[in-house]
Amino acid sequence: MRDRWRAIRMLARMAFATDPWRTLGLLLEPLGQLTPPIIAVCLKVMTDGVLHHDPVSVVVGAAGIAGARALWFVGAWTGSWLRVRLMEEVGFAFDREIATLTASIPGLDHQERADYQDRLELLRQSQGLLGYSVNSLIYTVNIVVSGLATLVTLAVLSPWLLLLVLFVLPSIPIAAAHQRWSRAAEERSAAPARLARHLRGLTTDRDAGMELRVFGLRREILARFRTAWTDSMRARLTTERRAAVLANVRDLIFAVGFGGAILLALWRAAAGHGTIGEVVITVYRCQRMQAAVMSPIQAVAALGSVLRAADRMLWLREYAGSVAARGSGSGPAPERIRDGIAFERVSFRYPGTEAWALRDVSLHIPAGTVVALVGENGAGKTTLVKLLCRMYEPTKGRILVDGVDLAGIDVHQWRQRLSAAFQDFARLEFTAHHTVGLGDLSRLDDVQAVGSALDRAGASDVLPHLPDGADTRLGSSWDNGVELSTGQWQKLALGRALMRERPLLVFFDEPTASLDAQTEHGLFERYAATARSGSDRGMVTVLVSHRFSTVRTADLIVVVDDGEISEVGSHEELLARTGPYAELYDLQARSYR
Ligand SMILES: Nc1ncnc2c1ncn2[C@@H]1O[C@H](COP(=O)(O)OP(=O)(O)OP(=O)(O)O)[C@@H](O)[C@H]1O
Repeated sequence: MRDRWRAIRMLARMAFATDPWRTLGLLLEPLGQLTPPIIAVCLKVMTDGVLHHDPVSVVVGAAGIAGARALWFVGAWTGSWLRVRLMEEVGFAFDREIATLTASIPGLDHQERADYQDRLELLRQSQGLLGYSVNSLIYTVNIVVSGLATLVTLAVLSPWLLLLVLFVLPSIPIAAAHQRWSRAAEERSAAPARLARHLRGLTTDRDAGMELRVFGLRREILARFRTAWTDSMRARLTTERRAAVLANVRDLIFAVGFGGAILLALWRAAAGHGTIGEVVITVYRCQRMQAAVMSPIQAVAALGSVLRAADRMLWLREYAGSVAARGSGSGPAPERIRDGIAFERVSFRYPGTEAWALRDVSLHIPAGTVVALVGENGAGKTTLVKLLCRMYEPTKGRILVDGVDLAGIDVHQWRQRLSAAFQDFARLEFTAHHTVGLGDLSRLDDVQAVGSALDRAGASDVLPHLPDGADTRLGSSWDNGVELSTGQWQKLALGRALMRERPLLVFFDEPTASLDAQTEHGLFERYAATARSGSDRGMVTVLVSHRFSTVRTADLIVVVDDGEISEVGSHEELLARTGPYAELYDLQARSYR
């Protein structure tokens, strides 16, 4: 119950923060629902006035009825007018908040962990309900107020009818059970629903499109989509079937009370204590009694799905808040690295997994060096990069920058000192100029800076080939958009990585996989030379590559093997050691020869 009030408070706060005047205006709407008892009283005053030939009472009663109707009309009219606008505004405010929160969470848990993805899936599914929440809340208040007003009216007219409420009460536990089952069914359906969305996405995804066609996967993917969709619907359908059975039980219980009331009225009429007219009135009042109690219960139950959406929103807020509090120290990021970066017995496993991705890693990277990480697929190279970018915090051990624990440094400040190009680079479909310029927002429109970054990335040949040069819109799915080859996209991503003027740490995590070995080698040889000579601030470059011809340009080579560091040294030192590095280098050199 406390959770429900918390969710209601959150929704009301959001509506008030989004548009206080409209929200206050809407609160007047339920007042219109108080009109039935006012009209009943006024009707009585008017009827008594007619019977007792009292014109004042007739006029007061009639004026009261007209006033109450006007109140109802104004409430209903302004309510629906205000609600539509407020729904749009609140829906937009929630959309914006969800996007802001998911984008600003410093780590990657919510994008890489299945359980968090499931929660986000449910939030995504119920996103529309959040916009609708104002409508639901006001509707529920309206129905509850109107139900209470009707109950009071009926209690005044025939107090004994209140006994019938006992026959409607079983609706409450039945509605509560329905809500519990619905929540459980939604949670069970999250994973298959996400799978279904992924499979549907594959059928429209440009990158998957080629393979789907070459391997004739259309039928297979559609069959899997159907299975996932059926799985996601199964739990919900079972819940609805069980709820339908309970609804019948509920109606049966009420029918017993209702039948008893009618029989009583008939018996009284037969015994000469009442009239057939009273029997008809009893039937009518019993139905109103049922609606007066049942409708609020159903409205509150229907509000349940909105409140579950609000719960998920609260979870996202709390999660983002807790990550921000846990993940970010408040210390300033250094302006330069004097000594170097040290891994001190760092072990790491991805949240929600048992296997160690890194085990007891100790490593010193001196300031001003270019360091290369090599190792087999899955060895842990990218994980080391992710820890340095602070996408995750070490499970054990510490990373020190000039002796200062990285965890104590403000994560946003630290990220401003980084620059990176990844193998899974983002295809930012803007103008070619902005695609590169986004690497340094403060110089987004600086033509010279973009040109110089592209030069250093060996990518100055990309723009002249585009129809509108730097102003060409990228991405063929846009009007006049131009598609690039993977290598061209990758070159622009490299240019983006070289936009920041004074980074302290630059990552190249296999960003040149689409370039040939010689181009990659030439590029890094030039890059490493400028990085060393210009590195007055102790900038460290981390290069991940499977090409040993490139790796040999590094000052320090770190061989990662199954989450551990097996060798560290310069190219010459490692060759002289005739260990795993020398073996792999020789193998690759021979295959090139
Ligand atoms: N998000 C994740 N969640 C759970 N485990 C992960 C995640 N990312 C990587 N791993 C696991 O961590 C280990 C190290 O992966 P990592 O990506 O660091 O390897 P890598 O050396 O960069 O490999 P590659 O050369 O193929 O890019 C692997 O066993 C991988 O399965």
